[in-house]
Amino acid sequence: MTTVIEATALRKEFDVRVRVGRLRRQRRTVPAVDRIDLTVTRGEMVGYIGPNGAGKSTTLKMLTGVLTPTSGTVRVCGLDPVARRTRLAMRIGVVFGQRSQLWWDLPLRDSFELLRHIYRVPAARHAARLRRCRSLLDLDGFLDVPVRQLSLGQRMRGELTAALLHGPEVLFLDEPTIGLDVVSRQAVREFLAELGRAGDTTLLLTTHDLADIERLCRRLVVIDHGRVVHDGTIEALHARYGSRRLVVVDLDAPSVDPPVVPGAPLHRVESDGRRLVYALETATAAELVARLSGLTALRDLSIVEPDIEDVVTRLYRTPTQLTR
Ligand SMILES: Nc1ncnc2c1ncn2[C@@H]1O[C@H](COP(=O)(O)OP(=O)(O)OP(=O)(O)O)[C@@H](O)[C@H]1O
Repeated sequence: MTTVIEATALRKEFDVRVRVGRLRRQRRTVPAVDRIDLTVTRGEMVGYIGPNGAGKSTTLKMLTGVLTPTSGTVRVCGLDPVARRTRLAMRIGVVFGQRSQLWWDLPLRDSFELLRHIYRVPAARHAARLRRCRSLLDLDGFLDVPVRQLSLGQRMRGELTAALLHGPEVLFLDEPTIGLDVVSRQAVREFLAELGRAGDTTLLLTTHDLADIERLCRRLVVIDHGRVVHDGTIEALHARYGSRRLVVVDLDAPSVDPPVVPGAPLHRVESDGRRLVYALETATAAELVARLSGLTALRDLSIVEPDIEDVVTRLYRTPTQLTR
């Protein structure tokens, strides 16, 4: 298997000024990425997730040559991303949700044409790739609209196309579905899934939408405070951290003070207290229901199988306890 991304003890520090006392500010060095090891082979689809400020974007910036690492080594397609940034640009595609690679005042179609010249893509190959993106991402309705007039979802579909027209081996996507409506999000997901099925593009994807990950990635890398806290399949994540089934209980009357059930912590309260969701840890569903029905009138109940959101939320909240 060909290694496409290889990072060893990758670290990035930032100098920040922090407030001490009421008026004074002090310079402090904080590690945004703290000795990350990451190896990705050709064709892998990797979800790279973590809470706000975990270091995801900083990692992606180092992998794409935007930021110089403080220490450690990194190779993408065998190249040092900073030293060989231009050369690497021909082999990777990048979409950073906040930044655009399109020409704001030009119609989308013209941006694609300019990119063809910049990347020196043969006309026939460019046309074939564009045709595929047009159909899979449904671009035809807005190809002639200036980029600044596009909706976020339309622009993101344009960005993805722009990142793919030169046929990159690796795709780095930072929050590609953020803020998109259901239809656009679905189009982007379907498109990436199709890319994954073809098997020759490697994908590193950061997202806060775990449904993206479940749909697209077999492998999940979770970082927190700049460190990798999980690297493996989604199934391994469930197995390692103990997935919990949830019991959703609907009550006749709202509960102001939800009953405490040993072995089944209250997960959340919905519908102004009319719906309680408990997580089964050591208690069984039967025990939970027996206990609740002795305390309050139940209208309905259902059991929800473990979901990745629950595991990841707990992982973010207490990484050290969970990894112990
Ligand atoms: N240019 C910078 N100067 C100083 N600190 C920075 C800089 N860029 C990032 N940081 C800090 O580094 C840490 C990691 O930031 P990063 O943007 O990589 O996180 P993230 O995981 O992408 O977060 P989010 O999910 O919110 O986008 C944060 O504490 C952030 O404040």
